[in-house]
Amino acid sequence: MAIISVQHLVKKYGDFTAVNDLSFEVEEGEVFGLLGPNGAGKTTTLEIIETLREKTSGTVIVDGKNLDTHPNEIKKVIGVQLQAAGFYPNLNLKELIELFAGLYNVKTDAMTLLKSVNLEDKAKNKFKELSGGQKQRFSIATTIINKPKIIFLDEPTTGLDPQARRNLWDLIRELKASGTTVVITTHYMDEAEELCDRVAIVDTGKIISLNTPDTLIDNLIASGFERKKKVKEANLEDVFIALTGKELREG
Ligand SMILES: Nc1ncnc2c1ncn2[C@@H]1O[C@H](COP(=O)(O)OP(=O)(O)OP(=O)(O)O)[C@@H](O)[C@H]1O
Repeated sequence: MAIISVQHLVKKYGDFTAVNDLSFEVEEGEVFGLLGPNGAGKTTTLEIIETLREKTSGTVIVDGKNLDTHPNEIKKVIGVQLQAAGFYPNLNLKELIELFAGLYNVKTDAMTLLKSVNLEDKAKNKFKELSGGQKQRFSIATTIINKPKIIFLDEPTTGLDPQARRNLWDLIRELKASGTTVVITTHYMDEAEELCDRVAIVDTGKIISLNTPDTLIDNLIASGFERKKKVKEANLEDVFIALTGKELREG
């Protein structure tokens, strides 16, 4: 069953059309990827679904609720990554989680939540004292405070080292295993291949292809595509991980 349905979505900024008649559905429980070059319209699309940006036209239904008539109902079932600016500088991680839980009006065990993102040792630290990977993990923790049905992750692993990236992949897989639907944008194709059940490839505000990563690759090969260079059984990232291990470095 589709938990998100986007039909004929259009977003114009003045004369410029950033999202151009976009339609897609996200199935309940899947990890759905929006892939595309810079400026393709991914963040704009996500933020419209998240009720954070006005659309120009089109229909968006989330968990059976229409964005035009029930935006507040939609807010209750989604988890959105907060920007660093939302993290009060004088509070530590545990206090921040308790604050957000209070704002959502839900009860949460802050330490259990911090443990689920490997940050229990940093409970007394401030957000600004965290490394890049830790900041990303904390920001994902804030998206799950209200136990949402759907979480939206906009480029969650940008700027992370391979260890921290893999650690975040595990976290996203755990969220999926617990039944959460995940919508993710990324510029890393290996990440999309690894995590996403289906991906939509977006270019200049339009979806140019939508399918499972496997099917997209098979279709390309069936069209006669051949790599210029034979691919080796491992890549440089495998070398890096084999040499430096899987342990997180930012302890
Ligand atoms: N507030 C705004 N006013 C005017 N134009 C905007 C605004 N926000 C985004 N745009 C434009 O809309 C287009 C789509 O932007 P968007 O941020 O959605 O792209 P994106 O696919 O998320 O890109 P990236 O991969 O670089 O994050 C871009 O050309 C951008 O310059």
